Amino acid sequence: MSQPYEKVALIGLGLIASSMFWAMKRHDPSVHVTGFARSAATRDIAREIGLCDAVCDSLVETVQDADLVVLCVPVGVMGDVAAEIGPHLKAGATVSDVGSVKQAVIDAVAPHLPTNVHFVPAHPMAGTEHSGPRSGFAELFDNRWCLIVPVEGSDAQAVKTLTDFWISIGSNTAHMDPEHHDLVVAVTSHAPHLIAYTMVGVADDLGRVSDSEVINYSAAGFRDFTRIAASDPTMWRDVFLNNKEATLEILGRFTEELFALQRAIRTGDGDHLHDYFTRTRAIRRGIIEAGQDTDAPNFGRSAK
Ligand SMILES: NC(=O)c1ccc[n+]([C@@H]2O[C@H](COP(=O)([O-])OP(=O)(O)OC[C@H]3O[C@@H](n4cnc5c(N)ncnc54)[C@H](O)[C@@H]3O)[C@@H](O)[C@H]2O)c1
Ligand SMILES: O=C(O)C(=O)C[C@]1(C(=O)O)C=C[C@@H](O)C=C1
Repeated sequence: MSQPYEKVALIGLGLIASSMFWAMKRHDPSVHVTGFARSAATRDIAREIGLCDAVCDSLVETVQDADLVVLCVPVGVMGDVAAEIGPHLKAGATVSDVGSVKQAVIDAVAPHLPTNVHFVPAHPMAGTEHSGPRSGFAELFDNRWCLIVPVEGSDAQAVKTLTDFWISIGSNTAHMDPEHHDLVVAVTSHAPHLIAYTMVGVADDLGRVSDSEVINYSAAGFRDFTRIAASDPTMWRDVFLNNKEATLEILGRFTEELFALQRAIRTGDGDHLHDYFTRTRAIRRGIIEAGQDTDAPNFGRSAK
């Protein structure tokens, strides 16, 4: 499927922007993509590896002709970037973002955009623990969800065109309001990341188990935690500071359940543990039946 914008600007040339670039080119080489990153070193790497048709040295040059401008920077700097590009956007252009948090990004970005451009936030539910311009790949979004989060008064055609764009680069799409989005991802992404960071921190702190034992004897469970806990510190600092309320709500519930399980272990309440694990096993089976398990041998064959 050819993608619906002729000229796309990507701001912040890391994992998500570089994957978007390769995915766009895979599906429609005619699209013209400009790119900007804050550091000259990142821009040099982008030029060296052919990431973007033109890597620009200023934000203004990057965005001025674009039909779609996508903010692919950490959540905490989205507002600063929007303030810089706001006066230089083409009339009728769409501004979007890929931030992992939506309400805080909307609050930070929307005030800086002129009334003659459309703002349609989005969040691809796809990523890896890697970051930077070399980490992207064209298949990242294949069969993964991209959540489109229109703001109040979003133009219906602009929302549809951005939805078509994400479908054109491999995603499934769903629409959600910002508050609900932030709660859903607190459960499915943000709290799990914090738990992984904590567990790896605990292993690191535990003097009686050596680092080499942790490295050598990590079976699947802890290995997955270490992969997640290797994710970019700036990105995740910004996620937690900007999705405070929902993350704290989920962590509060998590702590209560953890205490109940701790108590069951201490008191030898095997029924509690067995019932709990039976319930959680059903969730995993639901994910597999829905075709959402990327580790499963048949992943990628689910219907769009
Ligand atoms: N990594 C994931 O798994 C994932 C998944 C979905 C969404 N996201 C979201 O996508 C966004 C980008 O994440 P990523 O994983 O691509 O990060 P990344 O670290 O790979 O890339 C971010 C890029 O932004 C640049 N940057 C930082 N501040 C800037 C500024 N002020 N102006 C211009 N460029 C700036 C950095 O130099 C870097 O090139 C974040 O908002 C993140 O929440 C990440
Ligand atoms: O696959 C991973 O490594 C990810 O952490 C990706 C992941 C997630 O938690 O699922 C991380 C942050 C996002 O905003 C979306 C996706």
